[in-house]
Amino acid sequence: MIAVEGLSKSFKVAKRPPGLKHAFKSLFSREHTVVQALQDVSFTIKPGEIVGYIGPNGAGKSTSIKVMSGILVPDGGTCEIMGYTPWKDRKAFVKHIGVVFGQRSQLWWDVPVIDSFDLLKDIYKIPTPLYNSNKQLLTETLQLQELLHTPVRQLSLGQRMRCEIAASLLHDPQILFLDEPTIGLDAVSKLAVRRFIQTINREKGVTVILTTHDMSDIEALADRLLLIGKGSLLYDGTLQDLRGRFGQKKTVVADYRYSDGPVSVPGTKLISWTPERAVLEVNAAETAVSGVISQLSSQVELIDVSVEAQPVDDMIVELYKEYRL
Ligand SMILES: Nc1ncnc2c1ncn2[C@@H]1O[C@H](COP(=O)(O)OP(=O)(O)OP(=O)(O)O)[C@@H](O)[C@H]1O
Repeated sequence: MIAVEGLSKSFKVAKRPPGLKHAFKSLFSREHTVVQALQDVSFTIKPGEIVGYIGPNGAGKSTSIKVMSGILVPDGGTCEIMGYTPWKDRKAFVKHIGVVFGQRSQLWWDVPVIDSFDLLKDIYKIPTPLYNSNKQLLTETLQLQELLHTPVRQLSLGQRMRCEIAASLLHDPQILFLDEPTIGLDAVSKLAVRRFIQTINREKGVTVILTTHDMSDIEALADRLLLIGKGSLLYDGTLQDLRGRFGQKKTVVADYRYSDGPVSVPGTKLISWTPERAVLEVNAAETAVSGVISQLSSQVELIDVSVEAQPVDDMIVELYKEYRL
């Protein structure tokens, strides 16, 4: 569905030292530096996938989304989406995609949300029966009833985001690009947005490309991860693969009846100890967690034991470290 090959994009940025003298000088001569936002990025995405596009700040995620949605023209490489080159066949292409930029609004600021929806109906030439059924479905599932007649500028961030997502789907696109859709949302809104993304993917087969810094978005939604760093694609794999690579570290927390000395379990690292609690780190690839627990029970009278997997955030930090990002 999406085939990106050798994509590159650079930006020429004007350089100006601070101060009035330099401001005046820059009116006549400007120095520039070149920022290589994307270099030789290649990947393919199949219909119905949910792909998490991740990377640190300034890695090139938004630039990729802008190229794939036809907003930016790359310097080199190719991008074919459903047979279109986004920046060339823009008018025909946009009918097949929906785009949400979490940090920017595509709705008209001063008019009620419903007026923006009606304008989008005209822009995308959505047939009336399809528009009405999609509007009804989106209003119900995203709980927009109370918001439709409010001007966008009066909405909270979470309310606006639900309206933005609805607006991007009114024309029934097969691909949805989401650039940080949960940024700044409270826990309830985040869950609602995630649930909705899952629903349209499952029920309508919408392919989703999602950029986010929130790893619980990735954990909840993405089948596959693409990691981009300093403009290059560095990793392409599933969260499962990543767990295989980094997620073997487990934390064992043991609560026990008062014990004088610290526990000592071979193959583990004792993170902390008190007479009633020990926290140990285990590499599950080398030491069986069940063996650790039986060792513990032979040394102390256990009351409770919990085993925690390494959080996804920690694995991503390890991945960033590995690539020196
Ligand atoms: N319009 C522009 N003009 C100049 N430089 C730009 C422009 N847009 C992006 N850049 C630069 O390109 C690089 C990639 O930016 P991009 O916005 O794609 O990163 P990102 O991965 O989305 O980052 P973040 O997570 O912070 O949103 C950055 O160094 C950025 O400063």
